[in-house]
Amino acid sequence: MQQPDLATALIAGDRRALARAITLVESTRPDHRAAALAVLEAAARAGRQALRIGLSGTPGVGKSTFIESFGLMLVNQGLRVAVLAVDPSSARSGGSILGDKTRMDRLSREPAAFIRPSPSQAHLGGVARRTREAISLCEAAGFDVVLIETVGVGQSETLVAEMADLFILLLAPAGGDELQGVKRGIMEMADLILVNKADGDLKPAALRTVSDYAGALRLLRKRPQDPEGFPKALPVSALAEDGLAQAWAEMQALAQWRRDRGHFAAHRAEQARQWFEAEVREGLLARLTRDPAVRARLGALGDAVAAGRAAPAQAAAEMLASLGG
Ligand SMILES: Nc1nc2c(ncn2[C@@H]2O[C@H](COP(=O)(O)OP(=O)(O)OP(=O)(O)O)[C@@H](O)[C@H]2O)c(=O)[nH]1
Repeated sequence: MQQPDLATALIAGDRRALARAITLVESTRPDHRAAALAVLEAAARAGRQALRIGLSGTPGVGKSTFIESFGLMLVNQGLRVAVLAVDPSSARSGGSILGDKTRMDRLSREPAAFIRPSPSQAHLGGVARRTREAISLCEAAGFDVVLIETVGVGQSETLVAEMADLFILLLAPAGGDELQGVKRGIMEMADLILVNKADGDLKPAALRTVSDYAGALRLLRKRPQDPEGFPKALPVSALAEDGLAQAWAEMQALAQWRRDRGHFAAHRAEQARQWFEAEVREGLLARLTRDPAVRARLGALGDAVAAGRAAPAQAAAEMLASLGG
């Protein structure tokens, strides 16, 4: 398919075209890059917007189950739902977490849903670029909600939170009364904490966990982009499909509040600026390291630093000076 046709099919909502366009933006081949930029440009011209929801949760909390139940609920409401995974570690395990097993089986069979595994790229920068681009392709393809999920290792949570309009933290019921080692920084990023598995025997523990987190969230400074009462903690059961409608109502209420006050658009504008700056930074670095002499010098200075023969700051200054900076 030629690029103009690919873009047209994508904007018409064709899921296969969307999958191909994402493959194109994931490619590192220079000729693919030019084609990818043309498709991204056409996608941006479509001027469509989805609600971008970042979702993080450690393995075992029930992310797949949640996304499936939540996604199906949205699909049943007539919405189109795309799911993108961000898993910077997938390169290490030799493939994507989503690829190895059948996850979200029911959701993946829905014509109004689109599920895309994480690309196997080792570094976070590559995953970040691809995910930003995939989000805008999903929007151009007319998806109403884009769920961006991450296992929350390393910096991937921050990365996802930075790309999303709303950031949701999915937790499991705690055994004791301790907060489950959730870092303060992560809690500060969350708009909604959902404690999953609030069903059967686990329900009392889940409700306790919710109130622990509700208490902890109240201690955080109120953010200007939040109405009274946010961020919130709520119980859900992905398995019993319980509490999902309420969680969705909260997400919509929060998004609407931010839209009405200009926070939503301001946040998107800031994200667009950061995206641009990240592209320039990465492009500059890539251009530099294409030069074999520069690469060699970078390697040599890196070795000197690693061996303790040079101080990092001094070596960096020397490197920049050699570039005329
Ligand atoms: N009781 C109960 N169990 C659940 C619920 N949601 C998920 N589980 C179970 O928790 C386990 C992990 O669920 P997954 O959905 O695979 O969760 P995950 O490990 O976060 O998923 P991935 O990292 O996406 O593979 C499974 O045995 C699920 O059946 C729930 O709402 N209630």
